This record gives sequence, C-alpha cells and structure tokens, in this order.
Amino acid sequence: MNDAPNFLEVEQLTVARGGVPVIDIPRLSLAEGEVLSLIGPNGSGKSTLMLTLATLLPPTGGRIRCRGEAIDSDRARFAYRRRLAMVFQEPLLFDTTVFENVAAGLKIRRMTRGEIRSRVMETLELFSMAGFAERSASKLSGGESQRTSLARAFAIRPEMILLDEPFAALDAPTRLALTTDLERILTETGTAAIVATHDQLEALRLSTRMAVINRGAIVQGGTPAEVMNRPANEFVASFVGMENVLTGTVLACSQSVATVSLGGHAIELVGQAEPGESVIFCLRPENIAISTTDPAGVTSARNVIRAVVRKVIPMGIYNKIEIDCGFPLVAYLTSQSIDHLHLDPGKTVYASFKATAVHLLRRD
Ligand SMILES: Nc1ncnc2c1ncn2[C@@H]1O[C@H](COP(=O)(O)OP(=O)(O)OP(=O)(O)O)[C@@H](O)[C@H]1O
Repeated sequence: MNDAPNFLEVEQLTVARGGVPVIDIPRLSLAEGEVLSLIGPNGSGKSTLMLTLATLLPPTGGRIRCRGEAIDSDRARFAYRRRLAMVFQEPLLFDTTVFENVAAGLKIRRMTRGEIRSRVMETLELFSMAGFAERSASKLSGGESQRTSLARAFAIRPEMILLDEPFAALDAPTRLALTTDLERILTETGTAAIVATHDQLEALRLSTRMAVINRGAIVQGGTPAEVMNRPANEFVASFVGMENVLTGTVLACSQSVATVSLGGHAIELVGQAEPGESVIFCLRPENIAISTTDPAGVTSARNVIRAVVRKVIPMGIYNKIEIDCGFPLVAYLTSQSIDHLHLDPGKTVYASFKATAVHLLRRD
C-alpha cells in the first residue's frame, strides 16, 4: 500500500464572498500527477474554489494541505505557491514580448540568463510558439495569447497547475487544438492539475477523475465514465447530458434486474428497487439504437419500443431525434442514418436499448 500523502488535500473547506457562504467542501484530494476536472454550471463556485486553492482567497474555515503539510503560515504559503501555477480564462499577459512573458516567473527564481533562455524556448516549443518569441504579446490572437499564458505557467515546471476555464473564450477549432496539446503536455510532464470547466468534453479529454460542483458543494466525484453513465442525482444527470431522465414505477425486481412501468411499457434495467417504488431512470441518447423494422429477435437489447418520430434537430456532427414512445425519448443519429432511414416526423420507428444502459436513481 502506498502511504505517501496526496499532493493536495482539502478538509472542511468553507469560503464566503461578500459575506455570503459560497463553498462548503468536506473533503477533496488530488494525487501526485493526477488531473482532476472540476465541472459545474455558472456560479457554482469553480473560480472561488480555484482562487482559494491558489491561496489568492482566504477560506473562512477548514484546511488545505500540500503533501500532508497544512498551508497555514506565511512560510508554508510561500513554499506552496512556488510549487503551483495558475491559468485563467483571460490570458493576462504583460505588454512586452512573448519571450519576456514566459520568462517572467523564471526571473524571480534566480536562474542564469542562459538557463532562462533555454527554458523559455523549450517551453515555447512545447506549445508550438517558438516562432513567436520576439512578437509583442499585445498583437497575438486569442489562441496564441492562451498558448503564451500556458507556456508561462509551465515554464516554472510547477508541480500542480490550476486551470480556470482556460479555453472558454476561444472558438471551437482553437479550443480543440489547445485541449489536444494540453492533454499531451500534462501527460508528458506528469504535472498534477485541476481544470475548472463547464465543458464536459474538455473534462473528458483532460482528466482521469471528475468532481461535479453545484452551489459550492461537490455533488459527485469519480472517473469520467462513472459520472457520465452513473450520475448520483438528477442535477448531475442533466448536467452531463443524460437527456433522458424519466420517472417510472417499479413493477418487479429480481436478481438486480428491475422492471419499471413507464408510458404503458415495462422497461427492464439493471438496478435494485422495491416494487411500487417511484424511481428515476437515466438513459444516454447515444445508447439508443433506432431502426425502422422491429429488431426483436435480432438485437440483444432487452428493451425494444415502438415509437413515432416527433422532431429531428440538426446539431452539427450529429442529429438529435425526438421520439414518442408513450413517453418522450431523445436519441442521437448521424445525418447519413437519418437520410438512410427516411426519419421524417410521423414515421414509425423502434427504439432499442440494453438493460445495462439504463441507470436507476432512487429518490431519497
Ligand atoms: N467578488 C465577488 N463578490 C461577491 N460574490 C461573488 C464574487 N465572485 C463570485 N461571487 C459569488 O460566488 C458564487 C460562486 O461564483 P464563482 O465565480 O466562483 O462561480 P463559477 O462556477 O466560477 O461561475 P462562472 O463559471 O460563471 O465563472 C456565485 O454566487 C457568485 O455570485
């Protein structure tokens, strides 16, 4: 067993802003080299928590420990701050060259000019910015500015990096390119990181563990697969794009397979509940197969439901299709499938999904 303390530990942390309590987190940890994403809607407390972890905002209660040592004195705070870097949504660059911006954190670390030059160029190279070293930071595009800001943060070789919505202000292609580079650099350097984002795809790409924050509390923690497929409550389910969150009544339950009545259908799902109990079940749209002929006997899915197409909504690379099964259901399909199956409103279709694809939530 590894008894080494986590890089970061938070205990009973409370933070207020303008006198109003906005964070209440009994426990949160970050292992050495781990990448944790902090996801939550606007105003949920992501920035407040990040600023507190960076010791830029004082907590009203609780403790932050780094490798077991409480950050509760000026000396501990100073040592801790030297180990971390922070990147914000706005790059906040100095009005000088890209080189000087990236060198800023190194100059206060008493490195020689030669060491600074080679560290800056090496880090700019990592972020594909070496050709911009002598450019004025004020003349960079949004993506180049954020690359410079990331290079400045990584140049000091932090042991932990706090990234607060780092790509939220960028367009989709720039964001994707930067996410890809950041993922690679975090892996290569083994830097521990917390990435606050409201974009689940960004979180999925970057992190091995997710924490979902709502109203200042961590409402679920786990691997991205656990959070996405097994949300702890209705809030998390909706936030991670479950789309199908429905309420039904349990008819029977045997050997961890529950039969739930919904819209005149008996839906089978893996889970434990009492007959007569009202339950919520969640089904991701991508886990529903749509066909125009009855797949019973062909599919291994336990649930096959006849339905009528209500609406097809183009969403870019996929289409959202709303169907009426006696209860509403949303599925995702490619444009090619929509054309191939002639899925116009009013068309009869069959929706099939596995019992294991349905996640059951019991009411408290
Ligand atoms: N400077 C401040 N003074 C008073 N209240 C604040 C201040 N900044 C944030 N708050 C409040 O604290 C709560 C958490 O806000 P915070 O900015 O941490 O959330 P967030 O999840 O980062 O949101 P967003 O994604 O919109 O930035 C909100 O209720 C917000 O109104």
